[in-house]
Amino acid sequence: MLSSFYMNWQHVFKLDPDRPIGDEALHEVCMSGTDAILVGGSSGVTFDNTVDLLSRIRRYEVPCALELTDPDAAVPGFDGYFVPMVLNTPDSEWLIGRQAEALTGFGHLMPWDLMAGEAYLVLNADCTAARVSGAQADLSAEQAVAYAQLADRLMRVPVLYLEYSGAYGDMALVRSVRQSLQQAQLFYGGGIRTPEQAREAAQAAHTVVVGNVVYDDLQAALLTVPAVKSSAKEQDHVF
Ligand SMILES: CC(C)=CCC/C(C)=C/CC/C(C)=C/CC/C(C)=C/CC/C(C)=C/CC/C(C)=C/CC/C(C)=C/COP(=O)(O)OP(=O)(O)O
Ligand SMILES: O=P(O)(O)OC[C@@H](O)CO
Ligand SMILES: [Mg+2]
Repeated sequence: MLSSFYMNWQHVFKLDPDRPIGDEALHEVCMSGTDAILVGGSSGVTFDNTVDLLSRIRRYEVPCALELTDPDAAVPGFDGYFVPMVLNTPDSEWLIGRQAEALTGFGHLMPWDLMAGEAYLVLNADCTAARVSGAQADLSAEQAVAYAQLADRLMRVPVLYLEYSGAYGDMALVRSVRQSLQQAQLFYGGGIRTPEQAREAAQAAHTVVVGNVVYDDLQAALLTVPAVKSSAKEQDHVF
């Protein structure tokens, strides 16, 4: 039985092992009321910087998951693991090739009950994930919905991730994608810097991921937590 450790996450902070964060800032992030810390980055992630960040986060009770982007940085001891797969790339290396290569001969080591696949639609052409994977980011809402339906209904992915890293996304597109899903959990990430954006994203997706603003403006980052949580409460009243 595969676990769904991420199922109740409404708000998540994504921390990059390749970016320095001081003890005080990390304390505030971990005590913020966020549902989880997601450790991951598109470049410069190593075994050592991942172990270092995990051990510092482990001073706190907040759940902590790792987004695997390099097999050499597969550190044991996280509460859960995500394996990203980019749907909208013409290069199957980033859809499934590198993941299969990483597993070849090592699949018996995988903590399968703690793993979840993350189907990415990378929608900001300027972000690192788009550059790395060669994603075709200029999708219309109709095209995004088509990818989402295939991933949700035919591939039955547990998580669909709309990735706008560094830029605030098209919330009408995000809402359309959410409405098209039958079983996948929708993660939204990208460019959230204000409580208003966080609230709007929480109304559009199931899980809101906040990353870069932690490093640029910690106080603004912290305000996204109550914004997402209050928006989720309002929706509970509606449904
Ligand atoms: C403990 C354990 C798990 C042991 C098992 C050992 C074992 C068998 C390990 C292998 C695990 C495995 C299957 C690894 C696969 C790794 C891999 C090659 C995955 C492919 C990742 C991928 C598709 C990368 C493309 C880019 C992408 C979608 C990245 C996602 C993360 C992301 C977007 C981070 C944000 O990036 P950031 O750096 O912040 O970028 P900005 O500049 O935009 O801010
Ligand atoms: O860093 P930002 O732009 O907040 O995006 C969050 C996350 O989706 C990055 O993978
Ligand atoms: Mg980043």
